[in-house]
Amino acid sequence: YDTELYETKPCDSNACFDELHGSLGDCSCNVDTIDYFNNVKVFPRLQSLVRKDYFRFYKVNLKKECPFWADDSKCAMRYCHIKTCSKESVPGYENGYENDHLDETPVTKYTKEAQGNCGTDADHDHDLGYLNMTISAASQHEIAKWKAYDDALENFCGYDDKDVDAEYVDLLLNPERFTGYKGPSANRIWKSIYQENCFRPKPNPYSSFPFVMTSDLGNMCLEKRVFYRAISGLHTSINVHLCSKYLLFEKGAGFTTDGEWGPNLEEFQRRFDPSQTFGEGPNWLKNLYFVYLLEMRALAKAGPYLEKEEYYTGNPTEDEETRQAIHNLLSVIYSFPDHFNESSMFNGGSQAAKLKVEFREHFRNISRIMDCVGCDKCKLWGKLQTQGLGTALKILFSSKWNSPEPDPNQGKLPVRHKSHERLQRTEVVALFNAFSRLSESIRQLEQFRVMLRSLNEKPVFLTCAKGST
Ligand SMILES: Cc1cc2nc3c(=O)[nH]c(=O)nc-3n(C[C@H](O)[C@H](O)[C@H](O)COP(=O)(O)OP(=O)(O)OC[C@H]3O[C@@H](n4cnc5c(N)ncnc54)[C@H](O)[C@@H]3O)c2cc1C
Repeated sequence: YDTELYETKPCDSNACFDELHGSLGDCSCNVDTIDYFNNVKVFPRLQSLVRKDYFRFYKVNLKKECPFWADDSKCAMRYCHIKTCSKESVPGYENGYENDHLDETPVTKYTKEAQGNCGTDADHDHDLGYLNMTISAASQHEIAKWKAYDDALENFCGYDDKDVDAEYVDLLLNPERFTGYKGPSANRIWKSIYQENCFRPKPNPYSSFPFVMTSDLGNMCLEKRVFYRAISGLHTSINVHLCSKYLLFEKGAGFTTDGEWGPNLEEFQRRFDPSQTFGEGPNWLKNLYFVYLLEMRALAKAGPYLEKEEYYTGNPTEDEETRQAIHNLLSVIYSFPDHFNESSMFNGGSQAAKLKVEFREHFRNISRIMDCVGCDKCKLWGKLQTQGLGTALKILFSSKWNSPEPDPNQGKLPVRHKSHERLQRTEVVALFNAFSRLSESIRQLEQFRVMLRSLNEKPVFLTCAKGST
């Protein structure tokens, strides 16, 4: 570690982690159980799984225009080579859109006026946000075969025409890490995402906007809390990754050509220490564990189905290895003793059914907001992680994925469940990669814990060293 960096900053407590123990809330699970289970059992398996070709190449449309702030798109997309919005490209979701607490229409609520200043040049770093779209000739050849294979299946299921602009991106060439995307531009995205969480506590729904004070979460029903905590957990994960893979030294400043990347404890503390986050930092970290539990439960529920997937890449040896790795990971996930229990949600007749529709609509809007992210690499991972979370929520809450029988097998769906749809390749890839991002974030917390511990011991060591004769 760069010791200089830490010695100059006041960094004298374990406050980020002191409260990160015990019950998670809204489930029977606790933080310490997940820490052990993830770091020892899940993380290593996922790490090797997502390096497999099936999971490494993600098909995504990064060219979709931002549907929300067309009037100042140049400002929001300063460094994004995307044309300005055409009217036709704005999804016509106005019909039937409901919002409990806001009078604004979806179009006006994201305007510049509604949200303050947009970003400046300093909000983006062109180099750091650069997305490497390189795919080797050999991979291109293989991927052409996947398309033919998927098209045949998707024709059967109904192909999503909106994806005609989608391209494969090599995720290993574009690791999620610090990009320098910040300031009003990035804040506006988060603000808009939390605005979609229009399920806000009463009274004073916006007193701590964009976040909800944990003390107010109890004033919201379980479903609304789950929605908020899932988004907050995703936000935590993204920010933990940028702290953990931070640009410590610019390229050219040292001995490497790519710059020096590593954990930045000071940045981590700024984002999660209770003294700098109105006491909320540790709760935001807990939300990371919470969203991890949600996605893990979705994997367990859809496990029998996922075990039957082909994981087709055209290479029989690789495909068999992938199926084995999936089988192995899922058997570990099945063994988790405290899975999230989604059956306690949306049980309340017509009100609950209405809430479920709202839940889905608001989540869809969040995935649309991702098209407004002003840094390509952030957009890639933002889209992947929202698609992964959306797929998990679909598995957990869509009636098409509910077993008609009451839970005979720990809530796992039967392999040949009649009603559920087939998941598309991008959904499966996003689901496992999104879970892998959360898993890695939890693993990275361990690294910050160790750094803080050794830092707390350091002054004693330094005093002795300096004072000794
Ligand atoms: C979709 C997306 C992807 C991104 N990907 C990257 C990336 O890959 N690399 C990179 O370097 N940057 C990325 N960013 C930017 C990054 O997330 C921050 O927005 C940026 O670093 C500025 O941080 P900030 O301190 O202003 O607070 P932000 O993270 O922008 O948060 C805004 C406000 O939200 C509240 N808040 C913070 N965390 C939480 C939480 N967990 N739960 C609830 N409320 C919270 C706080 O009040 C905070 O002031 C991404 C942003 C978005 C929107």
